Amino acid sequence: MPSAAAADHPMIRLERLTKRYPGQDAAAVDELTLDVPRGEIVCLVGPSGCGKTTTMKLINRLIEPTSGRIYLDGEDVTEADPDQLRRTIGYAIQQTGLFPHRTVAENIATVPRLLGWDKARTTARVEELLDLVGLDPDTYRGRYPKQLSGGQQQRIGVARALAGDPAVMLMDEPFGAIDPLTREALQNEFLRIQSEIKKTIVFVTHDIDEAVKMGDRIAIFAGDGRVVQYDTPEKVLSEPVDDFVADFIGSGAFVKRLTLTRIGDIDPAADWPVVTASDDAEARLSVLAAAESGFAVVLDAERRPTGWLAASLNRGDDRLLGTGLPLLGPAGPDHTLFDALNGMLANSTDVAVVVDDDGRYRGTLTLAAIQTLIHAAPARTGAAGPGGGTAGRTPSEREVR
Ligand SMILES: Nc1ncnc2c1ncn2[C@@H]1O[C@H](COP(=O)(O)OP(=O)(O)OP(=O)(O)O)[C@@H](O)[C@H]1O
Repeated sequence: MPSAAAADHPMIRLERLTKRYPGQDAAAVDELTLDVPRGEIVCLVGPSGCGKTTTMKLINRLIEPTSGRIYLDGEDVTEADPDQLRRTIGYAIQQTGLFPHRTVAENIATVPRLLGWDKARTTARVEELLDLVGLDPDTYRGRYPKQLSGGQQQRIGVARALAGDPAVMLMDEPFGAIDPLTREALQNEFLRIQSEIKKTIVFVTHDIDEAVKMGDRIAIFAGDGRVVQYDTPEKVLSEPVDDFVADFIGSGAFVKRLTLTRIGDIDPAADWPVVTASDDAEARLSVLAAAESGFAVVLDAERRPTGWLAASLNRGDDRLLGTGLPLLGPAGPDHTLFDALNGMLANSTDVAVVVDDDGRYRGTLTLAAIQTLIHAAPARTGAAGPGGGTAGRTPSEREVR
């Protein structure tokens, strides 16, 4: 695939793509025009039967379009050899499609074999991918799919899709049909992996919450094979284009927006007084006397918060010295505003202590501050940042018919 002018074109471009299945009046996918920028995750979301899976199968040519064009990395692949094409596109599906009579290692090695990799390179790749998806190679490489849990099978499905190091990944409800906890763990793991590998990913889900979490952009399909809004999660949540999208988001758009902002991306207030491990009772009392909030955070010698002190403590109270009353779960950079708020509500407090990657004190976050932040444009972190071929491109309905 040409890459010299990589930044000039989207990684995937669908142009008036239409699929009409034989014997069906309505098109399953109707004149879909959609650009997927390099290195981003685009979520296709919509009700059952709206054409999400058909769109994926059109991209990797498991089915042929009735009309329209498909471009990959600027190249028209509408009529390219489907077998060759599929070796350059990873495909992970909910049912995993693992070969039951092949071991985990053999399953992951499917595409490397087709690509003619030698044994050493293939074995190294299998080990690397098992590590990447969090499964110990020694324990799992020789197992068969039925000897794995559902979540482990889905990890292997993702590893297999990544095996040939494709630039493009299609993921069709890859974390469906598993319990919510495992699902959340897999989502988080995958976002971590994506922040390293920066693939261009089309991700199908029927769950708007998953789309908001995973997507750099979201394409919302109506029931009729047409995309009604293609925007960032922030835009979709704050400015749904019509009643259909608003209904699809459902109630709680503001709560969902809390999940979009990571604590690492906000500036916590630094107006709470702090005392350090070496401060004596006198020093602590004078800090507390001046504390408007009535509290001070206690930091250890490394500036890690250990607890808090209330201004109501009397001189001579043993609790004045030492590490302070226990802090309830400081909020780290990877936590979201949602996590912080949830922690506050669970602990009946209206303030969370914010720390950096090393657990050092950065400041505090109050309920009132969250309220202000939720009305501001949320910062998007996550897997793929801006750039990477997206410069100057703002997704909008204009890109979508
Ligand atoms: N092989 C086929 N032959 C005929 N019609 C089909 C075929 N596959 C899908 N369809 C129809 O095309 C439409 C879109 O189906 P598709 O599987 O793409 O939807 P979807 O959005 O992925 O749905 P779900 O979320 O339920 O998986 C549906 O009306 C479906 O019945």
